[in-house]
Amino acid sequence: MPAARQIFVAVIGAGGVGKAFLSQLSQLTKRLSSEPSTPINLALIYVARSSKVFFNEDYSPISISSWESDLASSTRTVPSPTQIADYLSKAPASVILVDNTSNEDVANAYPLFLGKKISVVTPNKKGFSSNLKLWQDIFKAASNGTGSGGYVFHESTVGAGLPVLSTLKDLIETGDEIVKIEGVFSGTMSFLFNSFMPVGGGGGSFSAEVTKAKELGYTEPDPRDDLNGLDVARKLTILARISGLEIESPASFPVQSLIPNELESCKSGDEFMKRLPEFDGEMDKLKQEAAKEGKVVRFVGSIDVAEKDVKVGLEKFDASHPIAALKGSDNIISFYTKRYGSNPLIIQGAGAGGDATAMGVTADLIKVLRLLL
Ligand SMILES: NC(=O)C1=CN([C@@H]2O[C@H](COP(=O)(O)OP(=O)(O)OC[C@H]3O[C@@H](n4cnc5c(N)ncnc54)[C@H](OP(=O)(O)O)[C@@H]3O)[C@@H](O)[C@H]2O)C=CC1
Ligand SMILES: N[C@@H](CC=O)C(=O)O
Ligand code: NA
Repeated sequence: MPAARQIFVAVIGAGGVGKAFLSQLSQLTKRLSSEPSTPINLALIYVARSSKVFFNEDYSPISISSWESDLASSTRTVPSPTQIADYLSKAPASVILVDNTSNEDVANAYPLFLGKKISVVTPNKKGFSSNLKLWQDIFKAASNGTGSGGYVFHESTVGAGLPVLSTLKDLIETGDEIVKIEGVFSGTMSFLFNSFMPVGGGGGSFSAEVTKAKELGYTEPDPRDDLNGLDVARKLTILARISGLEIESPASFPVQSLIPNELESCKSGDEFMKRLPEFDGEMDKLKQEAAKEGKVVRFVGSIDVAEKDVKVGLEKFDASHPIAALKGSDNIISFYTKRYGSNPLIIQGAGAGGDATAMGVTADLIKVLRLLL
């Protein structure tokens, strides 16, 4: 039996996606330790939430079955991203950092982590959809970019675990030309409109569906980041950049917000959620207007690569349209390319939720393992 190869995993963020990831990591660790050809000793060495962190100075592993209680009872001060990078870079084995937060400071530090040979896998969109320089710095540092640092993968930043980014990269790397990408890119928006305005009529109040989407773990930590269209704009920024468009930021193209003007000034997500029912009447009006034309409304996005045109917002669809027929949190993403002609390559399925998102993160971790071995 060959000697086992040691790889360390550091996890920042243990909310809906983070917890599901840690559970998948536990399964993966067991499976890899008994691989006959190349056993891998995958060890969790760092776990953090926003105000709690647990790790051992000597890099001894954290038990995957007791991380939650270890973290809860820890009295350590939460280190800055620079301190985390310093700690991880001195580890006596390769480290994969899994960022399950939506934190901007952690994302801004990806070039630093990668430059120190720490690989990064993440569903956090901030690093890939904020200013263009951050995107460029990440791929200048990464070994799967033009650099020589760690590896970076972020499949779950678009379409949760659905193979959206890997498919787009495969199309491009095999010489296809991307003409247009369009569809439903938000699990939250899909769920909201599928349940508030189902084909055939009916549906609950809009604000009640927003509460449900939050409870189901589909929304961003602050649901206003979904309702203002920014989450979809971030995803389209990522897809457009991979397709070769130098999009400066998600504010570079038109994005329709569903936040009522009167609620723009809400100081917290909680205050916003409390006042949202006041505006259910406006959403009902939208539903009735569409119904008069025999249509439903859905929140969609598109990238016309040749025209360099990106847009995000509401559109009406006939009941027979595949976008109108989506269920639950499903995303649908159509790639129109030169090779596929007028029949696009279509990816469809759950676009949000802890398990579905963590699956993409765990699959990315496996990709890094293959590259490290
Ligand atoms: N939920 C989904 O369906 C999908 C989510 N994503 C992305 O996955 C990421 C996580 O989403 P989700 O799990 O739903 O969000 P949650 O709000 O459930 O979890 C976020 C976690 O990050 C922690 N956190 C925040 N800031 C920091 C920080 N500076 N240092 C350490 N930990 C921090 C929070 O700590 P605390 O527990 O203390 O609050 C929490 O544990 C987001 O970037 C989201 O956009 C992507 C695709 C789908
Ligand atoms: N809030 C997002 C989560 C996945 O990216 C969504 O609803 O799609
Ligand atoms: Na994906």
